[in-house]
Amino acid sequence: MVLFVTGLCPKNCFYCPLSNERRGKDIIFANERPVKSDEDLLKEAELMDALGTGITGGEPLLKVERVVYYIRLLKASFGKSHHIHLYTSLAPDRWTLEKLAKAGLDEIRFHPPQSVWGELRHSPYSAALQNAKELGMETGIEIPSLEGAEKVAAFAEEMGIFLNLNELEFSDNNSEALLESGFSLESDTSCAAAGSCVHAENAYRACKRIHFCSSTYKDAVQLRKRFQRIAKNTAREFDEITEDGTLIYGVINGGDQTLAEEILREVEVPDELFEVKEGKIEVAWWVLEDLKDGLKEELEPFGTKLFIIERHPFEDGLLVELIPL
Ligand SMILES: C[S@@+](CC[C@H](N)C(=O)[O-])C[C@H]1O[C@@H](n2cnc3c(N)ncnc32)[C@H](O)[C@@H]1O
Ligand code: SF4
Repeated sequence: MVLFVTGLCPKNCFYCPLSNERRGKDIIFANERPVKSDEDLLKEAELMDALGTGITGGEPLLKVERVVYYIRLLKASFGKSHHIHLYTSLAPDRWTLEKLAKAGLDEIRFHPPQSVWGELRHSPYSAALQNAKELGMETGIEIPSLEGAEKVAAFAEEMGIFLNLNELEFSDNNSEALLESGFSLESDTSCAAAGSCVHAENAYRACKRIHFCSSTYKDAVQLRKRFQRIAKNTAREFDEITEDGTLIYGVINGGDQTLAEEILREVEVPDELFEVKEGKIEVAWWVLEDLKDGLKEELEPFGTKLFIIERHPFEDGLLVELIPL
């Protein structure tokens, strides 16, 4: 699960991907679900069978007490084996790190600004990394793959910590800044910035514990896994779950809905294969395919439309495809 603990952040990275809806706002989300109470958070974790949580932001450590509270809550609810990692762009003091470690934080990933990559040894990040290690947390650096990454790799090797490099990505909010900084898109079908992976290749030579997260991996694998877990727990009897974790079902939309329901009952479609909603009936796509000719004949004069849709596995999740019948 991704736990976004605040949109506040004192840094101003040119590549910051935060949306306007989140940036600068002190709001909390568990995945895409707004968190107003502990139940919201726990419900989301249960829904996706979360094995662990990544605490992110904004800058989570602007809200240290909140972070500590959530670490304790997650560990108390899901057990010690629920792995928790935290991102920070700050270099917290030992006292703060002690509080986090004591609460049960398993792993911390530091994100120093690009301006200090060449001199990490003499920066406050050096002491923070050392302290985090001594306190028994898995400790590493996570940064976008940009010029200077190879220097960070050499430093990580020296410190005996891991380094995660993320392929630089365009998002709605940073594209202007990335273009101004001379980056361009790798291709029409990817969000990756051209040339970012070259820096990772250079860094690979300098550090043994290095991991490169490509834009494709993040989109295709991480998101897909999350969707699959959510889909498994939320799909209705008649939703088909795809390999991508999206849901497919049929819709009888608008027109005379009373007549539509009557027809389904007349031809004895089992109750568990359809759901009557406001202004539409959602139904197993294979049932709709079977019945489409008869349904169209009876219902189209009243303005009813039949289609099959594929959508992300949430209430009103993003529409992936709509096939009119
Ligand atoms: C999105 S941030 C969230 C936590 C916190 N705001 C931070 O920046 O550390 C997590 C990681 O994403 C990476 N990141 C930020 N912007 C990126 C971008 N445009 N493309 C690829 N990775 C990015 C950074 O490496 C950072 O460590
Ligand atoms: S530290 Fe993270 S949230 Fe803050 S500006 Fe940089 S990328 Fe954005």
